[in-house]
Amino acid sequence: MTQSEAVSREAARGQETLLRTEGLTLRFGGITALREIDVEVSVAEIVGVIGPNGAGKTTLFDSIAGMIRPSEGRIWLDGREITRDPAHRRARAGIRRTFQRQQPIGWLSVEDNALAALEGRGGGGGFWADLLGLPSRRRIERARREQVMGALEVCGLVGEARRPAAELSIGQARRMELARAIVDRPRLLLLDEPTSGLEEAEVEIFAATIEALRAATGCSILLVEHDVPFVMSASDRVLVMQEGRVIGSGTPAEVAADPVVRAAYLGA
Ligand SMILES: Nc1ncnc2c1ncn2[C@@H]1O[C@H](COP(=O)(O)OP(=O)(O)OP(=O)(O)O)[C@@H](O)[C@H]1O
Repeated sequence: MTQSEAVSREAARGQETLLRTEGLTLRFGGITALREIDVEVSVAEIVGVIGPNGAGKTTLFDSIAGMIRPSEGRIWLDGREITRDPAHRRARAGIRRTFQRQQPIGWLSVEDNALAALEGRGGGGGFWADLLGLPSRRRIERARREQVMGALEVCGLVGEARRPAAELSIGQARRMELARAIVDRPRLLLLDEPTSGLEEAEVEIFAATIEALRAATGCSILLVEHDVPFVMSASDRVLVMQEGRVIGSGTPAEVAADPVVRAAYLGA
């Protein structure tokens, strides 16, 4: 990234809206999991979502990623309405999500695990190019390897590239999952409890990694987490959910001082 790109990204941050939801409501039979949720995420912004169990955080993610359709409300990505788009079309538009439970391919190297995440995009040149190892195929292969190494670099895993994924520590494995999610440069990344089960030192590394990711790519990040100190330190803005509603939002300092949030969630 050049300095002028970094400057313009900084200027865009907090101004240009990437994701917007309006009146998002979702019912599962008699349960209302989301109630009129209005969310905005700017370009290169990190937004944390916290709230007690059952607050609707995962349901919010699922409806943004397109896994479930909202009962009411609308969603826009970069000004284009995506409310009715299926998950694969939203993925193509640049939305990626990680899951609480991950499934790396243990016997493949870290590099190949990340490469496998790109496979769905096709090798280029089609079957015959693959079979004959045509120059076009080899060029594309090289470009993809470079893309993978870029993702591993952001995630601090270049030194582990050749190791089987099964040998990684839990913190490294979590960052490999992140590398798989960012390898084709998403615009909006939805991270579902990325630090659960990690030790404090690994949580700090993970926080530094997503900061590096945002700085290097301008990616926006929406983050669901139970680890409140991590969310408070990693996020530009925090949304607090309870019973399907957003009951508070603002900078981490504003949220921490909000009496409604303190009474409802932070236990103060
Ligand atoms: N597929 C479903 N069918 C019926 N009810 C559901 C379904 N998914 C979620 N719910 C309900 O919707 C509400 C919100 O659940 P959700 O999983 O989004 O909460 P959460 O904030 O992510 O909780 P947690 O922190 O425990 O993951 C809960 O009452 C839950 O029981």
